Amino acid sequence: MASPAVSVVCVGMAGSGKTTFMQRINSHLHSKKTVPYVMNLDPAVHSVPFESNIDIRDSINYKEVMKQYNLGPNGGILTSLNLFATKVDQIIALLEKRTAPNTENPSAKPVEHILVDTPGQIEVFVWSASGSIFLETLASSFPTVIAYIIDTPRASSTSTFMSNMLYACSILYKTKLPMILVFNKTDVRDAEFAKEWMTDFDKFQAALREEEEAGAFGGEGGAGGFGAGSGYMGSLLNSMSLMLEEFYRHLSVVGVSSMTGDGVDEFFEAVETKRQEFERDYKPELERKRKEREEQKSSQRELELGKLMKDMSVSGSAGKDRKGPETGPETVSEAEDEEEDEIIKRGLADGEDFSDGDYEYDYRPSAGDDEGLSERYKQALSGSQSVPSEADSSFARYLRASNVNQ
Ligand SMILES: Nc1nc2c(ncn2[C@@H]2O[C@H](COP(=O)(O)OP(=O)(O)OP(=O)(O)O)[C@@H](O)[C@H]2O)c(=O)[nH]1
Repeated sequence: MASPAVSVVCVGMAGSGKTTFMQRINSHLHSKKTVPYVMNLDPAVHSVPFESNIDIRDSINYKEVMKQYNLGPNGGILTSLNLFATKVDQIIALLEKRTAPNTENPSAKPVEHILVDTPGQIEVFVWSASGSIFLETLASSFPTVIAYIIDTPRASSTSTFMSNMLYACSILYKTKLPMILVFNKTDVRDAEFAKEWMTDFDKFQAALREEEEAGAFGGEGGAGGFGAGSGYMGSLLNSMSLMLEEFYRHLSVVGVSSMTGDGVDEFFEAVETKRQEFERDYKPELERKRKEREEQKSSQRELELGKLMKDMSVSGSAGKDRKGPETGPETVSEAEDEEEDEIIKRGLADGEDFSDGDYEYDYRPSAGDDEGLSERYKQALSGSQSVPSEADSSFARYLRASNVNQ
């Protein structure tokens, strides 16, 4: 069986070169005759220099959203993404169709890569509910890899480098998906220094010392404002560097120039490595979590059923207590039961018609019927929850079911 398509989600700070990188990998795949499926999730982008199969801007007018909801630029992007998230189910269905082998034309190559461009305001995508829904749903259908694009020339001082690494670490932590660090713009600055800093702690320390001695610590070219002798920052950076060692081990790192195309082959090798890693390590974890959630739901259901049966005094002893006129309430539910009896009595006194006393006895079976009733409730509860497991992760299915977007 052909391996499933892999989705590559490009995230990066504004100006890091995400869109240019997307354009480069898109044309690279076209030149290899493996045409990708391309999505643009940035509602605020002016123009996209490549053809997108799905573009958020086709269905959501970002400027209109800002106006209608009286929002600023970031709120507008967030709300646009939220509105778009309601369509994620249809998108996944479309992707599944496009990546499946074409039965009518078996010689046609199915799509092997799904490329996703995201807004430059990383937090709006990575830390929003809609971003999580999108990534989780995508990852439940396809191996999914995050490509974190870094502006290499702007990450060449120890402190900007470290800030970037911490940001990448937080994205990894939040998305829980395999990640490739793409050091972009290598035509301007080679990424070797970054690879060294990530693998050799002494080299990072030496660079730190050098910056401190030159009074350049804290910014590119010494413009950062922390002079030499800011010992606190130096030791903080040292400790963070040690702490990040474990994080570095889980990453693939490539240097790329989106301008010249240098390093793009290495990038796709890294994608393949991460795809395998996803299948091996991440997928079982995703499935374990989904199962855990289902089990939690089912035990919660049992608990609710127990409470329900108790409240209705179906169990033998509770039933007896309920009938005992002399016994005072010992629990809240018993007190509620008594209150309920009072209401029924009052209702009767007011002349309401509970014909033939059916009202009381319809839901209160004899001890022998307890099991049957319990079973019926169980069925009713499980019937209401019988959503297919894969739908569990799909918030969109829920949204569609509740017609939020209709
Ligand atoms: N020299 C060089 N410049 C690059 C490279 N990649 C991107 N750029 C330039 O960097 C600037 C930003 O690139 P974009 O692709 O628009 O960056 P972005 O991350 O999509 O930016 P937002 O849309 O604001 O999020 C542009 O001027 C690009 O021409 C590269 O590999 N080398």
